[in-house]
Amino acid sequence: MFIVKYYVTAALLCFLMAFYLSFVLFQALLIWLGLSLLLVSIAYTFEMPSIFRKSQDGKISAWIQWAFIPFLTGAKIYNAWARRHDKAPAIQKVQDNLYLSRRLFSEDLHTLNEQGISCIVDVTAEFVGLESAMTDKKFDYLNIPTLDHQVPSLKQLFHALNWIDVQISQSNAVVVHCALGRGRSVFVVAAYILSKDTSLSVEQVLTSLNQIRSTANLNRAQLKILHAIQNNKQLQLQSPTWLIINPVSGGGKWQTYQQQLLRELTKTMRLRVYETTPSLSAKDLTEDAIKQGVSTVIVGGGDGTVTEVAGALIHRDITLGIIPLGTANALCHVLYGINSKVSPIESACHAITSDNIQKIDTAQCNGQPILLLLGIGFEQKMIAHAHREEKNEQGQLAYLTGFFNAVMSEEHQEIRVTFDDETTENIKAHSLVIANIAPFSTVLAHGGKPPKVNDGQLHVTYLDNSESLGGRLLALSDLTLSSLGLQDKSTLFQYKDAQHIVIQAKETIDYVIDGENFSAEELSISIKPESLKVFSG
Ligand SMILES: Nc1ncnc2c1ncn2[C@@H]1O[C@H](COP(=O)(O)OP(=O)(O)OP(=O)(O)O)[C@@H](O)[C@H]1O
Repeated sequence: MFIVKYYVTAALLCFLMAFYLSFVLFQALLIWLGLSLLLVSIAYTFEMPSIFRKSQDGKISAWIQWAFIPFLTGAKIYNAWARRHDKAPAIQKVQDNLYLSRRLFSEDLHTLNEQGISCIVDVTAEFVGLESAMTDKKFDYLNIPTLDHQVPSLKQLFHALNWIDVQISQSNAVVVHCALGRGRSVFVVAAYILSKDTSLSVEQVLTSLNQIRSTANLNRAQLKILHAIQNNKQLQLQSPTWLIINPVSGGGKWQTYQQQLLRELTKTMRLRVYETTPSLSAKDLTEDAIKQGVSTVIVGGGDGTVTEVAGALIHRDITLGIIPLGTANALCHVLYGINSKVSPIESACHAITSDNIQKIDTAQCNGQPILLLLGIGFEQKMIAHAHREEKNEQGQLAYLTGFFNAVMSEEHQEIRVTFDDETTENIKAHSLVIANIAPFSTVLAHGGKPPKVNDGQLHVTYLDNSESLGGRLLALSDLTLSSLGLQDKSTLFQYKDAQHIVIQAKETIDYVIDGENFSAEELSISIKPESLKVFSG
């Protein structure tokens, strides 16, 4: 590329002058300048905008800024001069909710607020992002690091297009900027317009952009690439993936993670966001998604929301991605591994964007889907105790308090359980858990074989007739050893596996499925082997 020649020549000149000069301070300055220009030439030669190591929120670390000071100072002086003589205003509207701009500064905040712009796509690699986008998080921000005079890679471009698309679909106004708002940002905006209307030609789009922003002008290389991707029909956006969100799950985690999630998922997906309301359930939204013919649905919520969505997708050729936004999200611990405990959102996004798909078992109770487990006794009382307000205030502690209250109580449920239509037992159940899938931390489900995601079995762990508190505590500690894999099976809790189970009782049975409470006179539970397609880690 022509520009590399200039940088290499200038770098060599600096080294040469440093060699012939005798004053050490000048020598050091020239070597610094030469090295800086050499690094920039390497970045251009190997198309490595990542050399600036700009973070996702637009920061560039101090040591990188130091290494590039000579180059950046030159670039800043030129840009300041160009801005001063610019014929075009800084920020310009090109379509509803879509703006083009030169690099943004704090003095532009007023215009951004006035225009209602809340989303920024920064197509520079070499400059830090707008200060208030990094610190106050006032803006949704996406960086597509691209070197000056160049274009983003196809992968980066689609990330930008998907991100702009989902923001505009939510009526958010987006500004795309580079250093001067002439090349890189124009390339991205033109690609976006072309992706939304495939009947347009590159010339038509560029002419209309140029009528609005007279300085918008792609260089020959940028123009050639835009033509090539348009001619190869590479600008078509995928059909959207539905992102179904319960905004109150986990005490409102969606508000905290929304920006990060949209930034990560749009790397590979075009998204449409749908939020549940008290009158519009996750199940209703999933049924709408099915009618639209989607191939992937992502759900963000707690286990209750996940089960609602999954239930509608059983035996369908639609892949489910799960974002753990709830209080517990036990299924994610199984699907995404132990990392999901440490960094739940990152693990989920990684699993979904790496496209690793697996079929897992589900179960059903009286027509109600079960992903994880059905519980009577301890499990049910624990969940019944942890109301929305308690969970919002105490998080997982709300479950622990509920659990200990249940263990202290002497209450039990007298039930008659039939396993696979063969054996029937009368049980005074303090705790009975029928698990399809359960991580090791769900101790009450681990009386015997560890449940696996596609073993085709229901795993039943129960505590029968244990009237003393000491006996119940002893049984629980014995069960904990089995859940940790320190013994094959619990000796005090009992365990069976089966594919079909019927539970009857003289009184109404209170039970819980995946964190939601129900009651019925009789329960009929069956396994549905490999009935759900999910992204896994
Ligand atoms: N917009 C909403 N406003 C109020 N409640 C809602 C809304 N959307 C869904 N719900 C209710 O949220 C419950 C499901 O919550 P979910 O299990 O996802 O989250 P959680 O309880 O925070 O998580 P966890 O199950 O991990 O404890 C359902 O009872 C559903 O009716």
